[in-house]
Amino acid sequence: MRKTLVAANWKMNGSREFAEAFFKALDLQGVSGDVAIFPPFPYLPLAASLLQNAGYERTFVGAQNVSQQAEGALTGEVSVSMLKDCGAHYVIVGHSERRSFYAESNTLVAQKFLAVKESGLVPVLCVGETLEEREASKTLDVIAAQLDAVFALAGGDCWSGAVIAYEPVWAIGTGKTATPEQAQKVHEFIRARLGAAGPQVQILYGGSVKSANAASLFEQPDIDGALVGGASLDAREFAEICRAA
Ligand SMILES: O=C[C@H](O)COP(=O)(O)O
Repeated sequence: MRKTLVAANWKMNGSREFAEAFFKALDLQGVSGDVAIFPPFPYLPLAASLLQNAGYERTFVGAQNVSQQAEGALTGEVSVSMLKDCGAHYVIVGHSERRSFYAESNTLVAQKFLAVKESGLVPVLCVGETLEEREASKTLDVIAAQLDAVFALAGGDCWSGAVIAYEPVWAIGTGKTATPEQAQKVHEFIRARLGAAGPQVQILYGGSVKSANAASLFEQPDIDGALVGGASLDAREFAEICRAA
């Protein structure tokens, strides 16, 4: 049986003061699955240390992005080894905000995925369609292309030990969640596409998840947790979502 994972993606929000208050308020009693917090880069070491001090088992920090390169003259970039140094366990690659605002292509996302995998950290690969693509009945084609680009580069056993997050772009930060049935249909498709590793891979749903809708999403057989944006900035609300998993 797969463990659940609920992940907090703070995006470009927070401060030192926010992080300290968040971890002080975060009560994970009664949570049985894995939990991960993805703060902005500068707060990773602080988050790692505050989480360690809290003493919960199976709690991790992760980064929201990474360079596909190992080192060099790449102003503003951050490598996987730096993330490891800072205590990261997971790294998000291919979030739709990176794909759309920073023009990250399927190929670049695949290179980042491979860099994370080779470093021993765990990639959280985000996939998902825009509203236009959904309305044109292209959802599954878009997701297949996003997955296939990674497989084409990383090949072989690339999915084992990785996490996938299905995030319909039209549901991110909009308050419009995919229905549990809509999400399940895509998760089932993704799992089948992962081949032999599929049954073991955690597939998260992301897009306006909150405590009020988390349980109905988590009841679906192929939804193994959530990648939470806005609602993860409230420690109590986030802990409620974790408890629902
Ligand atoms: O990474 C998280 C997703 O983009 C979802 O964000 P949201 O919960 O604010 O819709």
